[in-house]
Amino acid sequence: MGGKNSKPEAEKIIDGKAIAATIREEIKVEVAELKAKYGKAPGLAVVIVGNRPDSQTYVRMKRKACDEAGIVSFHKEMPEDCSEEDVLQVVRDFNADPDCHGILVQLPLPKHMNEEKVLAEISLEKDVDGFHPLNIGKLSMKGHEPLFMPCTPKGCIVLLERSGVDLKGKNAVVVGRSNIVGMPAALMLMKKDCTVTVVHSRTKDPADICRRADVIIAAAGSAHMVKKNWIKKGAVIIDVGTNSVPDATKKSGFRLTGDVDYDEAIKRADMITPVPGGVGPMTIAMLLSNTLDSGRRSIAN
Ligand SMILES: NC(=O)C1=CN([C@@H]2O[C@H](COP(=O)(O)OP(=O)(O)OC[C@H]3O[C@@H](n4cnc5c(N)ncnc54)[C@H](OP(=O)(O)O)[C@@H]3O)[C@@H](O)[C@H]2O)C=CC1
Ligand SMILES: Nc1nc(=O)c2c([nH]1)NC[C@@H]1CN(c3ccc(C(=O)N[C@@H](CCC(=O)O)C(=O)O)cc3)C=[N+]21
Repeated sequence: MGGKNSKPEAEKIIDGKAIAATIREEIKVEVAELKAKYGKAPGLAVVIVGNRPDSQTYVRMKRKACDEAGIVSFHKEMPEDCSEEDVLQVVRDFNADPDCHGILVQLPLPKHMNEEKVLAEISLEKDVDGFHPLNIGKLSMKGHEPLFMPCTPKGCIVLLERSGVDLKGKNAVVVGRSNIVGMPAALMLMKKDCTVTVVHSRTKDPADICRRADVIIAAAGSAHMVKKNWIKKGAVIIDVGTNSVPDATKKSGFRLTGDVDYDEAIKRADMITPVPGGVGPMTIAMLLSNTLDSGRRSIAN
């Protein structure tokens, strides 16, 4: 239970699963409208190399989400030992396919491949992951808008907005500076008029910096590193971390947990996302949203 001035814990939870479901319904309606008007639905190609179980799970979830929204999905599974050139050729083929409006190459790729090179091959107009250097570059420049924003950090921003959080002038701290989450999250918060500090593995006193935050986006990939005493009373916490930790009560022997010590943090925070059921489902909803935008740009023109 929260303290005297704190709202009940149940009211503090940002239900990412529910917000993502609402967005997926909205997308479904728009896809149907596009199809009715132009006779064509948006299409997403997902390329998966190798058979990592976690990648297989994410790719399965993406396909199911596409089916439910009426988005056509193309699936290309490639063996772990295929060559980088094989993957590049698959990307080129999807680049040239007029029925495909988005291309996602599931990361990580096998070690013998250069991820940057493969991602850079994806046509800018089909970069629904938002990882292309030009899309990231535009995200960082005033007066420029990228064609696509990376799905996970965009999902974090949409969660904040749909939860009624006013970001203007707020102190935001992002824990992590990766190309796919932390860095773009910081750029997006800056675009929303936050004052942004980025914490990484060389940061001297991350606890002290986090304690000044009105908003924290935690994306370090380190289970429960953000502790209760890192959190200012009334702060809003978005937990991106998906860490697999041993749990004897689960059939698999593992459970997913975030970068934030959720049970303690919820006592101090004003709002917080759970793991699972927070940012993860939003990542998929934003992928569908980017694919719809891309399809609309191509089909309606
Ligand atoms: N829910 C979702 O949809 C998604 C969830 N994720 C999850 O988000 C987390 C982050 O992913 P990703 O960005 O790809 O991870 P990376 O490993 O690429 O980046 C982690 C970042 O966190 C920093 N970091 C690591 N440990 C610490 C620490 N102890 N203190 C401060 N900073 C630290 C690193 O610093 P440095 O740069 O100095 O190395 C790095 O910048 C993971 O748990 C991942 O599973 C990722 C993508 C999607
Ligand atoms: N090119 C590329 N684009 C990505 O967007 C990408 C990627 N590669 N590689 C891996 C990461 C990870 N990722 C997630 C997607 C959904 C959930 C998700 O829906 N998680 C559920 C739980 C899922 C479960 O129970 O296993 C949740 O948090 O509630 C999580 C993580 C996308 N990624």
